[in-house]
Amino acid sequence: MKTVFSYAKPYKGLIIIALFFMLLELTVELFQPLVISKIIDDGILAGSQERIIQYGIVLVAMSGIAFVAGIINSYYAAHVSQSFSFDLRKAVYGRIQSFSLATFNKFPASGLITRLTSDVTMVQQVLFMGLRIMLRAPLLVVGSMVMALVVNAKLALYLVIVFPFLLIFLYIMVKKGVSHFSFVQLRLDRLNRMIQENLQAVRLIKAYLRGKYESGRFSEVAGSLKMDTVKALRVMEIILPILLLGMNLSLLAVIWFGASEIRQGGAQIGELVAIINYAMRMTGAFSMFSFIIMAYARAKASSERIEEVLVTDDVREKEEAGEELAIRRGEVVFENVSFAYPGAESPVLKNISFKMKPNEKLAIMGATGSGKSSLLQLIPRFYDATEGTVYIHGRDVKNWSLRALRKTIGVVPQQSLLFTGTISDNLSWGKEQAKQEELAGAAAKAQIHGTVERFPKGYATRVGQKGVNLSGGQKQRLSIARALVRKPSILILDDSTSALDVKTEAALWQELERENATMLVVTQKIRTALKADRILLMEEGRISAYGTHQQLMKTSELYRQIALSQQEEEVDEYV
Ligand SMILES: Nc1ncnc2c1ncn2[C@@H]1O[C@H](COP(=O)(O)OP(=O)(O)OP(=O)(O)O)[C@@H](O)[C@H]1O
Repeated sequence: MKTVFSYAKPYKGLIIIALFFMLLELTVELFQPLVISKIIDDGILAGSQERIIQYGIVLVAMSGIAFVAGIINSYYAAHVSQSFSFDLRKAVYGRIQSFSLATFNKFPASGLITRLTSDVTMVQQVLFMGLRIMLRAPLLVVGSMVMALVVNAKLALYLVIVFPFLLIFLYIMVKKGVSHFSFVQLRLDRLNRMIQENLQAVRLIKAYLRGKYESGRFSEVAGSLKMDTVKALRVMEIILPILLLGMNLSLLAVIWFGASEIRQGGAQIGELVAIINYAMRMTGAFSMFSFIIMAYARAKASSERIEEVLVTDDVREKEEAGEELAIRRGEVVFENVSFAYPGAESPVLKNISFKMKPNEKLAIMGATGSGKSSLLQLIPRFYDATEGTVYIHGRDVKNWSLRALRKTIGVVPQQSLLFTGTISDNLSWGKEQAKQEELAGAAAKAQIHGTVERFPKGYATRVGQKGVNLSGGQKQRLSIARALVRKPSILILDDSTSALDVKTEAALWQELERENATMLVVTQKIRTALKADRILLMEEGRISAYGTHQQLMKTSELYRQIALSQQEEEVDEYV
């Protein structure tokens, strides 16, 4: 919990103010029974009207002070806890953004969402309670006990006796609570993961008529969350009755022995009333304990999960400022590169070597799963090669700061991802200060400008979640335009033109050929590969062939087969 609560440090001053007013409220509250006992003993029983009025005024003034102190304490507790949760959430989010893909893969997205939302809220609530009642409750118990001892030590002893037993009981319950609630948060992760998956696959679920099946699965996962939460709450539910039983038994003892003490002259009625009053306050504070323990147990489990993200051992990105002056030459060189995904046993890339000059266009072909996307991921350093070296702009890729490196690279992934917002927002996503003409220019190159202009709202058209209101081909072209806006010196297209018709693709290629950028293009089509300077054919993680179309037709049996099969397909299309 230490790392998490270190985010409360900037609010030390405000925390002290909140605690001061909490202590003030508490002190006043502790003296109230004493004043009441004085009203009874020195006022009512002694028949002094004057004393009754004097102590009455003191009592009213004390209530006023407690009221104001309580409000000020609440104000600061709310302010501090909200600011703390804002900072913590920002820190966790920032940390997630800096994760390498390898670390990112270790945490399921749903788990990260739960950490950012419900886990942070849980910790924030506990800080609020900490400043409001968490400290106050134990202090009220201890303070009431001390005051009871001051009023009449003999009678107060009956309250003190139960104390150690209740403490041991509370300790055991906290331990149990923490382990139960960690489990509940895991269940919540699972539920979030499922909801996320289902919402993403909503079309598929409808097409395959799996709605009922998925609802059943949802009920099962939500049901196990309910069962585990009930189990955890059941542990917590026995705390209050047991605490109250202990306190009420000792209260009974106080009244029983108090009555005989009064008869024998060892105590006054007012003293007994005061001690009963303190006992009631202790009981009230104890009843808060079950609530506090539950919140603490949940917050402890939550803070451990948040800390997992904050302290994850990950390669920190180099962000040194000098690297901004990166030379954008555009060379891409792979030298004996092998790569295995973290945790995987066998490499998916084996001994890859090739050299690309600035502005060269390379088509990468190969069967599905042959390692094309994996190879491309090493260029912007989404992953690092396990063996060998990747050189970009003439320097080992590991020696560039990620920021400088990625600024020079445009990536269009296999799945075109757009964000909610306007088309302009999406296009300027990689270069916020881009002017409208730049956006339109890039869109024109990507063969989408005309389409956008025909939308009633043009570039101000809103894109639905993940681009639901756009066709597959439109999304692909917008993703390409987004990459072009950045004027990258290296452009990576991972099968990003698959949804385009022949004419549009040809026009796009004409534009891309003119681009001042080194290009790596994954494609399945010989027609597209023919436009490149060279072709790299992958087979099971190795380079099977590398050269121009003419060279490959002569040297690679596999390439010849692909070329022939596609020629036949094209002829078939027109028969
Ligand atoms: N994140 C990952 N973790 C572990 N293994 C992975 C991961 N991504 C891909 N792989 C594995 O790496 C191998 C190569 O995958 P890759 O995506 O590079 O192939 P590809 O040639 O691009 O395929 P496709 O044409 O289908 O996109 C596959 O066997 C795949 O199972």
